[in-house]
Amino acid sequence: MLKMEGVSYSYHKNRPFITNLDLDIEAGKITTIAGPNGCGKSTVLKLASCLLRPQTGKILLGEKNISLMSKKSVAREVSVLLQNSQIPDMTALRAVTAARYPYQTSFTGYTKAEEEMSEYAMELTGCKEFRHKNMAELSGGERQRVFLAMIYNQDTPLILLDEPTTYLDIHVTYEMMELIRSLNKKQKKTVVMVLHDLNLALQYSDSLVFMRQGSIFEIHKTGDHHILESIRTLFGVEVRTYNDDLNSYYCFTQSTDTDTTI
Ligand SMILES: Nc1ncnc2c1ncn2[C@@H]1O[C@H](COP(=O)(O)OP(=O)(O)OP(=O)(O)O)[C@@H](O)[C@H]1O
Repeated sequence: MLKMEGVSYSYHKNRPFITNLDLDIEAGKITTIAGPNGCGKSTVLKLASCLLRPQTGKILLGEKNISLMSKKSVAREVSVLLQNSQIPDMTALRAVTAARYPYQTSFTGYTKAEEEMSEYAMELTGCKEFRHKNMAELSGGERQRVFLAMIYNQDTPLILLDEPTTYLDIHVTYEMMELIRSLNKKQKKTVVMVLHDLNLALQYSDSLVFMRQGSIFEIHKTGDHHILESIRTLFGVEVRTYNDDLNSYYCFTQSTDTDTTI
């Protein structure tokens, strides 16, 4: 579905950050990228959505090289929710409706049907009640739900989500994770997320890509027992597992090797 082949990217001249990265994202699955702060997770999502261009290597969507596609055709294939997204100066409903722009041939205003689709997307993400408020007036969690409605409305086969549960309370967090799961299961969307909450990652993903310092550290299916060892090594934490009839839960605590005496 999404393939990165020998991709390199650096923010600063002569200081390579991502070097020769290969990544193959399986279609129809939920993949989570995890890793310590600053290891390059958001950079990978920005490269995958063409917001950054690789300096070497190529990124393929199916057979197509993403760097050679027009902005609009990329937007028909990939939607992306970033951390610290720009806040559009418009109402929430207008912002969600504007997410349909990749499908417009000439701008003649949005149709009634498009507005109805937007209202439906806002209902699903629980933000319909503030649809007439300006985006700048919303709380962090309200705005995040509008951003998720925009992603829903853009209706692309590949969805990239950078920390989708930021600002969300625990109830809405699980609602949004269930919505993401249902987009994947029922509408066959391929989802790539960045999550810091490893319990959520393990609960909702098919596989985890662990990154370290601009490289892929390890890739695991979520059922793989070695995954906990990777978490211990990569993050320097202890992991304990608790099971009930349905799920396994993980408790992360500070590693006994770490000295944090102040
Ligand atoms: N626009 C930029 N200009 C210069 N350096 C940048 C820029 N964006 C990111 N970086 C640097 O690139 C590295 C990777 O950043 P990135 O945001 O991809 O990490 P991340 O793994 O998503 O981090 P976090 O978990 O903290 O969100 C960091 O060291 C960061 O400081």
